[in-house]
Amino acid sequence: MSVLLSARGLRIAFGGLKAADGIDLDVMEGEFLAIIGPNGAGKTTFINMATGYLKPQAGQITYAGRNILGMTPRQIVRLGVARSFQLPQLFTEHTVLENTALAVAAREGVWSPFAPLLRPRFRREAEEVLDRFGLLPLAGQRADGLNEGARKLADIAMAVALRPRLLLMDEPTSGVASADKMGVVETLARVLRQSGVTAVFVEHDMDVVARFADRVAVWGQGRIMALGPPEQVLNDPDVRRDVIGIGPGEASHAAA
Ligand SMILES: Nc1ncnc2c1ncn2[C@@H]1O[C@H](COP(=O)(O)OP(=O)(O)OP(=O)(O)O)[C@@H](O)[C@H]1O
Repeated sequence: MSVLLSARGLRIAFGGLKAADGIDLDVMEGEFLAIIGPNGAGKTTFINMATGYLKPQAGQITYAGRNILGMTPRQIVRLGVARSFQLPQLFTEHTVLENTALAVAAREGVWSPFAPLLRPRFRREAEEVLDRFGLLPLAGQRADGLNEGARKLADIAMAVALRPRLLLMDEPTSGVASADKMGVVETLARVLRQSGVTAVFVEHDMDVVARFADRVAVWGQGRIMALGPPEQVLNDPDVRRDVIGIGPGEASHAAA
């Protein structure tokens, strides 16, 4: 496996708060890498730096061997890096199909809010993407009428419509009813694996992490405290005590 995204010595502070204090991390092509850690540890900040929304005060980020520091979010998307947000960024008054068609059109360099809906080819491709996510029955629904699980999937479907090679997802299951969580993640994992997309996801649900991550990176105070396969990291006594909030020997949701 080759390195797809590589961060070296990333630093950023907000006032006295060090959100990244020397982050070194390689994301390998084809893997699903989970980022876990306490609130405010700097997980979203890492995604923001890797996608051009924030510029680190020091360090390097390369994608497919190319320096992407200083590039705009749109330039980075064009290289094949997409993201989804903790709060889905859908156009709430548009239908699911219209939202997805807008993403297809944006990939083709068409940014008008109306043109995508007039072009059958954008519409057809949007339907095909929604079908892969099992969202075709909801294609005609307005985005603000969706439940949280469907809203998250629709948001990720928009990101996939950009045909990324790397997708960074900020808490893909937050706000999703616990009964729906595994279904949502199973769907998105299936689509991403079928499309050969490498994925990085910030996640607080350890059952989801244990089931879907190939590797887990543990963030703590702007640094990576642990990195490895879930069965190793989620059973590490320090990680269990400091991040998962349970001591060794207690009943847990960590990987067996
Ligand atoms: N643009 C910004 N300006 C000022 N402070 C910021 C900014 N972005 C992040 N922070 C602060 O940096 C710290 C790390 O934030 P970040 O959102 O990366 O944490 P996180 O690990 O994703 O947390 P959570 O799990 O709660 O989402 C927080 O204290 C946050 O308030």
